[in-house]
Amino acid sequence: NAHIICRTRDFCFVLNSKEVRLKSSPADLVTETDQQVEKMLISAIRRKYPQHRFIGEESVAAGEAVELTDSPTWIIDPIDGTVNFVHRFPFVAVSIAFTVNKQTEFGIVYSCVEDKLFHAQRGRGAYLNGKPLCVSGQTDIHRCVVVTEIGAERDDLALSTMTSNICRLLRLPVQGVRALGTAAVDMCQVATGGADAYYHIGMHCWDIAASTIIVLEAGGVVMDTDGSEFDMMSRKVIAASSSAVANGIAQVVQADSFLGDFSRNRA
Ligand SMILES: Nc1ncnc2c1ncn2[C@@H]1O[C@H](CO)[C@@H](O)[C@H]1OP(=O)(O)O
Ligand SMILES: [Mg+2]
Ligand SMILES: [Mg+2]
Repeated sequence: NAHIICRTRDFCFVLNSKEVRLKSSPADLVTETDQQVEKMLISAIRRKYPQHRFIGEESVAAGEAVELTDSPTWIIDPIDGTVNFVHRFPFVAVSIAFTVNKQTEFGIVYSCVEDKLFHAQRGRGAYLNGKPLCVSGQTDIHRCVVVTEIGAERDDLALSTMTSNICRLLRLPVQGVRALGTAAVDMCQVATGGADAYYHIGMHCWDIAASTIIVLEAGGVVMDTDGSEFDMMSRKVIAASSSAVANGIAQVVQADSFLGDFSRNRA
């Protein structure tokens, strides 16, 4: 693990290329750096573990299938927050999770500009730059700061679902709604106690695989937006400081109108 963490830090210094292209929407961007970082990570890991499998955002964009099997698998988002990266908005992360038998063994989120390294190993706690993390423990939804993401979709259905979810939360009311532009770093805020909950509809497994184990090991709760068991391939997540808060968000947030699209685009 230490080896991988060191390599992740090294790779962050190459985040400088600015050639930008569009992917699925006018707000879904990719740079040469996304692709280079993913290639470097995969080739370095593959040298050491030639049998292991990979699910990487840019490999999938290039046509590879997204299939989580029981084999040891590295789930990689080389740059989480590419729009931030392109605009120099200072929240950008590398996210790496490792699964065996579909269970996450450890996760690493490196918030490059902040120089914050979050990591967690199953059963061994969550840490920020080596210091133990603990969720806020908040149980009252009305006293929560909730983090979410605006998403990359710009069609009417996606926009009305996203904005009405935020409105319903604000009407509860909650004390604040925030969006940093990187799902991985957003979710790590719950692990630090800086935010009480996070929800996201439309993200992929590579956005949240590492931060999920970081939240769980910090004492948090992770579930589907409909209140059912979390499935990292379902493209929906609630992470919270307590079950009470997670259930409170599940009662408010609606993903129904997206579900048809999700079954087509299932990661
Ligand atoms: N289609 C999509 N819908 C929702 N979130 C997405 C998305 N595609 C990417 N994201 C992720 O959501 C956050 C921005 O809203 C980022 O973490 C971004 O990851 P990325 O920067 O790796 O593409
Ligand atoms: Mg991402
Ligand atoms: Mg990315």
